[in-house]
Amino acid sequence: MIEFAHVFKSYSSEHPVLQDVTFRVGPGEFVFVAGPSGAGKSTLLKLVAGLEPPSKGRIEVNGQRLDQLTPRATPYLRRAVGVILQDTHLLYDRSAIDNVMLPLAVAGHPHATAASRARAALQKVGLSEKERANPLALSGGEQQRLAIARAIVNRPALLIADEPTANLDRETARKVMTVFKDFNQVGVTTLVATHDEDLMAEFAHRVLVIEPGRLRDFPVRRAS
Ligand SMILES: Nc1ncnc2c1ncn2[C@@H]1O[C@H](COP(=O)(O)OP(=O)(O)OP(=O)(O)O)[C@@H](O)[C@H]1O
Repeated sequence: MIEFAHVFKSYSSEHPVLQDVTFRVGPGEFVFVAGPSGAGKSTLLKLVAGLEPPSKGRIEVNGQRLDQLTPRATPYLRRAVGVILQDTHLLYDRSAIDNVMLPLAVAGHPHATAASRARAALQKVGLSEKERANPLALSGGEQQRLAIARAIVNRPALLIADEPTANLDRETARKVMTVFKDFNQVGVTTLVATHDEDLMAEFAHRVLVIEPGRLRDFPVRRAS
């Protein structure tokens, strides 16, 4: 599903952020990406999403070599990968359901189909009651769940999220993480960047730890 082979990433001529990173995530896995602040977690997720190019190395996502992606194939990759970035990029002049319908409108679905799929997505994240609400009227946890609904509405094979529980209290963070677990349990490969040790300890997981200069891979640990 995701394969990195000897990937390097620098933003400038300075020290590379990622150096010789090699790993593989198989279909249906749930993987945390951890590491200290500034280690390159967001960078790694952006490379997976095709939002940043690698400086060197090979990246394959959902059977596609990202460096060989043709303009025609790009929209298919975009739909196969649901992305939730640190800034959720919700549109605050639209309702919750309009936010979720947007990727479907972009993909050319008729309004009625988009509305019913958006409703199903809102239901999956527990926001059915809030479909007409403005995102600004939602709590932090609800906004995260809305961003998840928008990311999964195109039924992606892979879901990636950058610190989706930052700034949330413990109980809300657990609820948001449970939403990811639920999608993972129906087969969606899930990659979540976090530095929340408690959440990593609670949810069964494999952890990729990015440290300056290397990547450590901890296989699945069961929550005790
Ligand atoms: N667009 C950019 N241009 C230049 N440098 C960047 C850019 N994005 C990130 N960096 C630098 O790359 C390094 C890694 O940043 P990144 O955001 O990937 O780390 P992170 O592990 O996600 O950090 P945090 O946990 O604080 O979010 C940092 O030194 C950062 O300043």
